[in-house]
Parts: sequence; structure tokens; C-alpha cells
Amino acid sequence: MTQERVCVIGDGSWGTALALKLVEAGHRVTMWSAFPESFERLAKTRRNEPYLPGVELPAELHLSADPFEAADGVVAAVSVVPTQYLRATMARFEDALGGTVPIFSASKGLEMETLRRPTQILREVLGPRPLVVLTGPSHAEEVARGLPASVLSASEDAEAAELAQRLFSHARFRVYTSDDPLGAELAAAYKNVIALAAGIADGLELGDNAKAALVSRGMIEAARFGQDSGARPRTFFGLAGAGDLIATCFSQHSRNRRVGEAIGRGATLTQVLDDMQMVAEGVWTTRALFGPEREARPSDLPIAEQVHAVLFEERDPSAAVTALMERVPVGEMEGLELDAR
Ligand SMILES: NC(=O)c1ccc[n+]([C@@H]2O[C@H](COP(=O)([O-])OP(=O)(O)OC[C@H]3O[C@@H](n4cnc5c(N)ncnc54)[C@H](O)[C@@H]3O)[C@@H](O)[C@H]2O)c1
Ligand SMILES: O=P(O)(O)OC[C@H](O)CO
Repeated sequence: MTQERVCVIGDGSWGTALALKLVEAGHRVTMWSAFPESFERLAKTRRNEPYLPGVELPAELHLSADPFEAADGVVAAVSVVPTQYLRATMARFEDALGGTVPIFSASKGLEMETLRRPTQILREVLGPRPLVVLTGPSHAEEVARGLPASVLSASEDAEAAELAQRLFSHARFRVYTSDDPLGAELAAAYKNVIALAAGIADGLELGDNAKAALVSRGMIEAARFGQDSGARPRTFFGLAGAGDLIATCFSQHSRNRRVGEAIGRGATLTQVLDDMQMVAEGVWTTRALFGPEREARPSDLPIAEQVHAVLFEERDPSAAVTALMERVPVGEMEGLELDAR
């Protein structure tokens, strides 16, 4: 098999896990670090203790802090930078990733000030090129240990979606293609907001029924948001939507769920974030949904609105539950046109 060069931009937990998968699949992989001190630590210890403890980095995995070195000769780049840092980080690759090298975007969130999706940011910064949304239920901690996982490779460019599928597919890592990148990306961002809500429910000890209802209603809310933004509602019931909601809302690994749980138990958002080195994208995405660009987004978003009030307006979590339960009664699929697209 010919070794294909791929670079992974970002050295957090997911960047590291994806780099390990690509190495296992037989490619020549370079993982790029945004910070020289992080690159030096990884190179010296061959582990990524702050973000993915207990996992050895194989000798075949190349490391770099230089965009030109990392991107040299690659057939594709994987972007795994937290959404709020994506614009500034990718600007460093403007010259290194010239031409039309495809980018597989694995960030899950919306930019706080602009409500932009990661692929919109990539296009704005790096210009037109094939873009793929790589998403689905995939906690880095499990993928890095070789536990089975399935993800979605979604793109308007079928060849690019198939390239990601081919490069990543390996024993225990199954990749499905889709032609709805907008739906995949919005589902990925929205599930983090619902995971915060699920965590709050855990913290309040509301029980399994309440949490199942929250996840189901969150899925429908996300699908309506997607549909009104131009995405296909059905995408929200596959791996990118239902799959990732289930994984995130019920997992001990989920940072978003854990932030919600701590808040449900009485902590403030500032206290929780001060104790956290990793990112919980849902906090930023919730901000984005109700930020300066709120007029640009469609739909009534009842669960997200309560998460926003709890996180940023000091609403008591129990009062948020009451507000949701006492809404005007509606039909289950109201506002959703499931058969239309
Ligand atoms: N962790 C997972 O299981 C997982 C799975 C799928 C998708 N994702 C998504 O992947 C993206 C990256 O998350 P992660 O979990 O790998 O991150 P992480 O929380 O494990 O690590 C944070 C990363 O952000 C980097 N960073 C911090 N400040 C920065 C700055 N100012 N500029 C540039 N980079 C900076 C750090 O160096 C580190 O690489 C997120 O959008 C996340 O939602 C994560
Ligand atoms: O730990 P979280 O909450 O950022 O979730 C990680 C992944 O998105 C799960 O698929």
C-alpha cells in the first residue's frame, strides 16, 4: 500500500485520537501543535497526558509545530481545533495549505461572535476547496483505546467524502458518507448544548424519564433548527444527530455533560470552567445562539434558551425545568417536515 501523507491540525484529545487512527490505517501522519511548548512536551514524553492520559504515541506519528513542515505533500488535512480558536489558528496555514488540498473538519461548535460553522470559517480563511465534516459519536478516550466507533463523513463533494472514508476506515473505525454537511455540522454543534441540559438534569437528579425526554426533545429541537437553516431533518436522526446525542448525553467522558452536571449541583459556570483545561464547546455554542447574530438564526429553541438562561443569566436550574414543563402544550413533531426532504 502506498503511504499517503495526512496532517492533523490540533493536538487535543480528538486530534490525538484521530492521528492514532490514521497511523493505524497505515498513513504517514504529522500532528501539528499550536504551541511550541506543547510540541516539545509531546516530542519528549511521547504521550499527551493533559488531554489523553495513558495513551502512548507510536514512533510512526510525526510531530511538528511548523505549518509548512506539517502540511508538506499532504493529500488532506484534518482540522481539529476548538471552534473559537479556529479562525486565528487556520490563518497560520494560509500559505502552507495552498491549492485545493481537502480539509476534513472535526470541530463541533459555532463561533461565538458570528454564529459561523467551522467549515464556513475554513472557507473564509483558506478559500474554496473540498471540505468534509467528520462527526458522530466518538469520545476520544474510547477511540484511542481501539474500541469500535462509527462516524460520518459529510460533504457536498462526494469524492472528498469518499477520500475521508477511505483514509480513516480501519478495523474498529467505520466511516459512512453523507451529502448533508450542513446538517452534520449543525447536529454536531447542537448536541453539545443538549448535553449541557442533560448534565444539568443529572445534577438535579431528575431521573431517567426526564433525561430521555430531554434527549428526544433536544433531537427534535436540533432537527427543526437544522431544517430551518436549510439542512435535511433526517440527518439529525442518524450518527451525527441521534448517535452523538446519545453518546454525549449519557457518557462519563463528555465534558459538556459534566459541565452541566456540576452546574445542576450548584456550581457557577465560572467555577466549573476555571477547573477545566479541556474545551466544552456547548458553552460557546449556547452563547453564539443567543449572541449578536441571534436574529440570523431561525426557530424557537426552548431547551437551548433555558440552557442559556442558566449558564449566563443566573437562572436557577430548577426554575429552567419548570419553564420547560409549563410551556404551552404542542404536537410532538410540530414545525418539523420529516417527509419533505
Ligand atoms: N474530545 C473528543 O472526544 C472529541 C470528539 C469529537 C470532536 N471533538 C471536537 O474536537 C475539537 C477539539 O477538541 P479536543 O477535545 O481535541 O480539545 P481538548 O479539549 O482535548 O484540547 C484543547 C485543544 O485546544 C488547544 N488550544 C487551547 N488554546 C488554544 C488557542 N488559543 N489557539 C489554538 N489552540 C488552542 C490546545 O492546545 C488543545 O489542543 C472540538 O471542537 C471538540 O468539540 C472532540
Ligand atoms: O466531551 P464532549 O462533550 O466534548 O463530547 C465529545 C464528542 O463530541 C462526543 O462525540
